[in-house]
Amino acid sequence: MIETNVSRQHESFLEVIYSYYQLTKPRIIPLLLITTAGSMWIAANGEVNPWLLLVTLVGGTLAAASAQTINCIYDRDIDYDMERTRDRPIPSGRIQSRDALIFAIILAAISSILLAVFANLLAATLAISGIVFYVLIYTHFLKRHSTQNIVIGGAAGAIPTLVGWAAVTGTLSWTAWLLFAIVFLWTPPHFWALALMIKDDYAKVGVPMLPVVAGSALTVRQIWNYTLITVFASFLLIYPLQEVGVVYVVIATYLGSVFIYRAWKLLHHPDDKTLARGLFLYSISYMMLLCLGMVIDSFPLTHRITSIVESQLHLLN
Ligand code: HEM
Ligand SMILES: CC(C)=CCC/C(C)=C/CC/C(C)=C/COP(=O)(O)OP(=O)(O)O
Repeated sequence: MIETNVSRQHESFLEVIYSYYQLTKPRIIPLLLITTAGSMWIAANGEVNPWLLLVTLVGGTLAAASAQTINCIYDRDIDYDMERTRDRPIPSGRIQSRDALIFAIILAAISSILLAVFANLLAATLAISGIVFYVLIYTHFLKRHSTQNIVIGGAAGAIPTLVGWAAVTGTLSWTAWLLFAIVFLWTPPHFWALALMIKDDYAKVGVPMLPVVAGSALTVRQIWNYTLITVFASFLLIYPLQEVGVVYVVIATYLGSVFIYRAWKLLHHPDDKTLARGLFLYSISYMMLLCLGMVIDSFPLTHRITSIVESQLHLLN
């Protein structure tokens, strides 16, 4: 009997922990960290201090988790009405909003202290401004009121690139802003492709996502435009900024071509949900592999190998 009670208590403790974990929308965080890491590697010319990397990624995780938790509190009414989000911890009644808010404040506080003490004040300030932007500008002002909600709000999701750059250099440069721009411009194709599939859910709760208000045809045209600009922006790292080498050129060209091809197919079949789903999933692979490309490209070993290959080719000529 005592044993059963203990194991039940243990089970419910784990359930509570899992609910808090779910509040942070954890599946999105790894990609945010990958963009942070890509930025850090370019900023450090391939030689990132492992301790700084760890601190920045942990600080970034806590900041994003805090932002997502506050978003879950704010959106609890519409989350309850949408099938996709009904089981989240607050609408399903597993966590009280007050407890979630305390959790979010603790996460934000630990994140700022970590970043301010072990990285620098700029990185900490940027992380906090990411939380404020996501909660205030996206969640409060835009999400329920503008078809451009995720275009402007997308800036929050691009801030981790700035956090990474600032953590390494203590400043922001043109390259940092370009990395920010790549994630910023990538967000509309990423999200609108998904929104094409779940627009009925958003329509039901009156969230004016572009496909709900403007229809599929206009949305896919916008997806097409933003995809082209994103791929173009990814090439600016090669020229004029000259921050990356041949490995990045190959990876960015391949990934960009597939991204454009998928967006082009969707452009011609605006109501094809399979194509929309394919583009949404691909957008995630695109960003992940592009940032991985930045990391690999900036390794000193990669530089050595490419310069050996270049000198061999030179000899052959
Ligand atoms: C305003 C900007 C953005 C909006 C509105 C948005 C929205 C969404 C939504 C609604 C989902 C589906 C999640 C679910 O079913 O619970 C999703 C998935 C995802 N998003 Fe975004 N997103 C945005 C920006 C970003 C950014 C900046 C990143 C990372 C760089 C990102 C990474 C992901 C990933 C990795 C998934 C897949 C998660 C899974 O495995 O289900 N998103 N996004
Ligand atoms: C540096 C820092 C802290 C940056 C914050 C970055 C951040 C939390 C980005 C999240 C972007 C995102 C997944 C939005 C989901 O939109 P939604 O809330 O409308 O999705 P939903 O419909 O699933 O609720």
